[in-house]
Amino acid sequence: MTALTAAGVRVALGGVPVVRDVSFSVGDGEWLTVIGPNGAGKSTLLHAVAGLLPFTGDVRWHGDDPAGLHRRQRSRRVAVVPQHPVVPTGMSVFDYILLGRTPHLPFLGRESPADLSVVAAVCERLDLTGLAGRRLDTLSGGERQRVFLARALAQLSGAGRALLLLDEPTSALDIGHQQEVLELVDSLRRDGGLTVVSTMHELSVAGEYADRLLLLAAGEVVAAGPPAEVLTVPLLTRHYRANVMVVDTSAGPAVVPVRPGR
Ligand SMILES: Nc1ncnc2c1ncn2[C@@H]1O[C@H](COP(=O)(O)OP(=O)(O)OP(=O)(O)O)[C@@H](O)[C@H]1O
Repeated sequence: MTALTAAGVRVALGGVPVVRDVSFSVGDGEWLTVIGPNGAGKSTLLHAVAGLLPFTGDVRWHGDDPAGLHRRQRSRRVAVVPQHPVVPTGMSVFDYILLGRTPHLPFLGRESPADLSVVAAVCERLDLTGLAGRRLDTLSGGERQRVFLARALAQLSGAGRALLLLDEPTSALDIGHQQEVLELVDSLRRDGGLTVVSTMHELSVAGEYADRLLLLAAGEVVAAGPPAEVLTVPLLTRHYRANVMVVDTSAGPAVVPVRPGR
């Protein structure tokens, strides 16, 4: 089954077209990563398909029009980790992650022991147990980024088929935590009914984890397909204006920046 379909999606911000007629689909359990240079429209596209921005065109989540779903239903089916979430001052890490359980609580009800267990388990998996009592606004950038993902995973835990939309989820993480987070997301989508759409600037890593890449430039899809078809010198040179070489490795194509003239 198709988990996400976008057909002819257009978004204008401040009267300027930012996403232009973008169409793609993502299969159940698939991982699609949107790449492209700064300002290409990646975050805007992600927010539009999440139903967080007005757009024209058609978006379906497992065949349903999100506009026809109640807010709680939407939050049980799609979680978004934005690039720069608003950080509430004074809130503990545990309480912030617990907010992810809100769509699962009965009307005017409190969190159950099961909700608290979900949060504890997510903290454990993301190496956050030792930070659970800390105030969120005292964490480092990378620690916070893991907390934002943890909240999204708590939100989708037990939700069945769900979409996880990640905007630059590992931009602040060291290489060890980057691997830990991406492996966790990968394992959840392999055995947890999760479908993943992310944006990413680290092209080799993007290609290693995604089944398919969508290359966006100036709001339009200019290439789409398996990493080996998109991470090519001609496409990257043209759309990033970068001097690169692409090396075939056992982990897939590795994109290496090369100083011009060398
Ligand atoms: N409110 C706004 N009004 C006008 N233009 C906007 C507004 N918000 C974003 N833009 C523009 O829309 C374009 C796409 O922005 P977006 O954040 O989607 O790009 P991106 O591909 O995610 O970039 P990056 O890789 O730098 O994060 C940019 O040129 C940006 O300046």
